[in-house]
Amino acid sequence: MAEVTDEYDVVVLGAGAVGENVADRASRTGLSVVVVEPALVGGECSYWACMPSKALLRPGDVLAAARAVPGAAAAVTGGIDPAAVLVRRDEVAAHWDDAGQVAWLEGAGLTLLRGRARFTGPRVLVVEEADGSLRTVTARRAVVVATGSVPVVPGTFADVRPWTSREATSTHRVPPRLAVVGGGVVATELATAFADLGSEVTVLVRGERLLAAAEPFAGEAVARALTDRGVRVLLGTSVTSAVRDGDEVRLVVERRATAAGDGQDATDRLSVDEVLVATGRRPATDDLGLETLGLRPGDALEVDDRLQVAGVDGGWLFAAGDVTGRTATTHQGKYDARVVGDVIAARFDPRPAAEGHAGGTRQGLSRQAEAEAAPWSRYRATADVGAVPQVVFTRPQVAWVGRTHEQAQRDGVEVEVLAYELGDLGGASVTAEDYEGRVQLVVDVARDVVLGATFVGPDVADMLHAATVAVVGEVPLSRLWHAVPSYPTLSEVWLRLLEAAGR
Ligand SMILES: Cc1cc2nc3c(=O)[nH]c(=O)nc-3n(C[C@H](O)[C@H](O)[C@H](O)COP(=O)(O)OP(=O)(O)OC[C@H]3O[C@@H](n4cnc5c(N)ncnc54)[C@H](O)[C@@H]3O)c2cc1C
Ligand SMILES: NC(=O)c1ccc[n+]([C@@H]2O[C@H](COP(=O)([O-])OP(=O)(O)OC[C@H]3O[C@@H](n4cnc5c(N)ncnc54)[C@H](O)[C@@H]3O)[C@@H](O)[C@H]2O)c1
Repeated sequence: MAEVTDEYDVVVLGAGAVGENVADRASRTGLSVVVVEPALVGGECSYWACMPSKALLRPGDVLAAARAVPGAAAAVTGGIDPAAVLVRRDEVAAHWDDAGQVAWLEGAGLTLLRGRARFTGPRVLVVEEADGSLRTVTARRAVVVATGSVPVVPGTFADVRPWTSREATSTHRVPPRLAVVGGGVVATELATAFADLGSEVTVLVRGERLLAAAEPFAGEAVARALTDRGVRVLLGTSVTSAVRDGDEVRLVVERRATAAGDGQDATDRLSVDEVLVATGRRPATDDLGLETLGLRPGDALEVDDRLQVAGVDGGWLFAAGDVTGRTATTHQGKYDARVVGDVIAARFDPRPAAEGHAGGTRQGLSRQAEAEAAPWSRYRATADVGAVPQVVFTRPQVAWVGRTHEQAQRDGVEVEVLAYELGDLGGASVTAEDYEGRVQLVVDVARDVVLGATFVGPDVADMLHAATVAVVGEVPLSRLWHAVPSYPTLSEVWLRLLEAAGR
């Protein structure tokens, strides 16, 4: 039985990037907010995902950039120093110490409760603290679930203690031979990183291409680049057996004829030092007591544009981040966090209307505006549909926003596809010898606006935001013509694309 009972206006489950942002925004009209977190404040992104993975990838980018410029290339006299990379990775991951983020959280006036929360009924949770003691926490107004996601590990790998992204991003050892199972974002980024660090990498892809969510040319470019760097990329595969034998894992891999490219099915036997399973993630809702709310454990928490959970009455339950299955990146989860935080701060504004707060409160938060909010207001996560950016930090980088050509066609929109080879730009010839890259826009013909954009090439990550602004702003191509990119930058591709469109 729980011995202590606490009450707060708002309870946030999970102190990942999303939970932190929800809590900060929700507290802005004076609501009391507690954040419950059993592990590190900062969540997956800070310690086992975005930050350490990018720290592993950055040295390879820097070396490649220098090697591509005569005059600088000769200064590169060595390769990557894996030990130094791992030391810097440790620093970027704050040595898995959350003191800095705890200080921020407390400085923002939020309460942190270390423990794992489960619902026991509507607005009531029991929190198990590290010492096993139980505490009942009641939310007077709202609960936000931001418990993130966990890796999916297919049964084939259950007995071989495979790496997931957690072990890969926090390792202090570079395996001489690494098999990577999967062809998505985690697989391609970490295959790139470990190839840079000196592992002999084999990528085992179930589908016919890498990065299946992106335009096909993106995955093809990444596969080509990995192959050129000595990585084996095997498409159309399935791992039928995985057995650990001491320090080694033995895999049996079946390849379909089409993918094997030789007209025959093939079976490969592969011995590696580690297997990284990168076969996707699922929402962390298994053990949240969702059944006490009439929801099914294990399912994603389905939300609307206010991030309010469907199927629960009373307008008190919200969710944001990976747990919703609606977003799978930190940036988009934080966007949703800001929306739900503002919805809660406004809807449950505790200050008396007589003091003049309800109609126009701090930072413009307003109960009435929240109730009547339209798409694209601060209270609706409108960009989650059709305007989501994603950057994959492979080499070449892949960055896209909005709809791919295939998605637009599926949606029945008449589109024109504009493409340009980045290497043909003046800016590219300055950036690197033999710069290779490509940009593609998907344009809605009837409305003359950009629905989607894909960039592939070295250093394209930061070019994406211009496209995101164009997509979100629904800027007509005729107006984009007046957004003049500087010469000689890679952004001049916008000019070339508009010329290709006949503007
Ligand atoms: C290898 C890798 C690299 C990535 N790189 C990028 C990138 O470069 N850019 C990007 O935008 N995204 C990236 N992502 C995705 C990004 O990490 C996630 O989208 C993001 O971490 C989701 O944040 P979240 O707050 O929803 O969940 P999380 O960060 O997972 O946080 C959830 C928190 O909830 C806590 N929790 C769980 N159960 C309970 C409970 N019962 N009670 C209380 N607390 C609980 C957990 O301990 C955890 O701290 C990457 C993902 C991976 C795997
Ligand atoms: N740079 C970034 O923003 C970044 C980096 C890493 C991860 N993430 C996020 O994390 C999420 C998870 O990434 P991910 O790469 O794990 O998932 P994913 O969904 O991108 O890719 C999963 C891959 O595993 C394959 N797969 C699924 N089941 C399989 C099975 N049983 N056997 C073999 N292959 C199988 C799929 O075909 C796919 O290629 C992504 O949605 C991504 O947005 C973002």
